[in-house]
Amino acid sequence: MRLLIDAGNTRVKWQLMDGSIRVLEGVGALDSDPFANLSDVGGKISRVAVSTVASEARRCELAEALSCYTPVPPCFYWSEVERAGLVNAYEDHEKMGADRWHAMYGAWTRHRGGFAVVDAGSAITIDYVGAGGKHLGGYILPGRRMMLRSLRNDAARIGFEDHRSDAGEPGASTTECVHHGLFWLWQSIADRIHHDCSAQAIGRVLVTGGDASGILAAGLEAEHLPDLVLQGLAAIDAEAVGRS
Ligand SMILES: Nc1ncnc2c1ncn2[C@@H]1O[C@H](COP(=O)(O)OP(=O)(O)OP(=O)(O)O)[C@@H](O)[C@H]1O
Ligand SMILES: CC(C)(CO)[C@@H](O)C(=O)NCCC(=O)O
Ligand SMILES: [K+]
Repeated sequence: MRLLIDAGNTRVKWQLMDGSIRVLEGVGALDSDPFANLSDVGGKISRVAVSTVASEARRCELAEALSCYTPVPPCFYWSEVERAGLVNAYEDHEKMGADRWHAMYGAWTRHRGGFAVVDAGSAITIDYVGAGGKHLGGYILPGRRMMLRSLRNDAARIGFEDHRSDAGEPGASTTECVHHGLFWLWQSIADRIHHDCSAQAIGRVLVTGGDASGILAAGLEAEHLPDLVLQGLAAIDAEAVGRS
């Protein structure tokens, strides 16, 4: 069986696959033993494929944590210049987060037309791909928790309660101003993505990441694929096996 891992800055998501069947899955912070559910099945793992954007120290910790469950060395996959007609816009492709490349490739294996990929994770990324597979570039923005954390930590008098709001009208308290402001920003992001897509004749938007439902609630018209990064990673790992 194949273990697929998407290690973000906040959480590690994994799926254990038997061919195309998902046998087990898990999510959690690296410090909280996210692989605990693998203890009974570790012996059946024959391949481990990883997409990570965490630090090099965290990457080593991940390999260490995995070694408690399987002796199979993990294969780390990174951003590429090109794959099967999908072409990276970055001059220095190694600088692009592996999750962005793997999400775009996951989208490319599903839709050979143009698309936008929105990953609302610790950071929000937006990437545009034209109909011929050319990556047109993208955006990196702070994610929900990052924005709230910076408001809380970097300003002395912005004290607010935790609560998720799907209201975007002007607020009448600090808590409302912060949470409505976040939703209003997401509405603007959704509008802007729709605008960019029509300007570039891109007909499809795919969304993934822990805050995908929030961006959808703010009006983004998109297909929600929570495991898009893992789908791209799975396709790339299968191609690597096919070649060896
Ligand atoms: N249980 C949870 N723990 C942490 N974040 C959560 C949780 N549920 C939803 N979220 C939201 O998901 C976002 C993090 O998304 P996700 O887990 O996809 O990030 P990630 O893959 O670790 O990040 P990245 O790939 O951007 O580094 C946070 O901004 C937060 O608002
Ligand atoms: C932007 C994030 C954090 C999103 O997970 C990740 O893709 C990353 O660390 N990227 C590196 C910078 C870049 O993609 O240009
Ligand atoms: K991610």
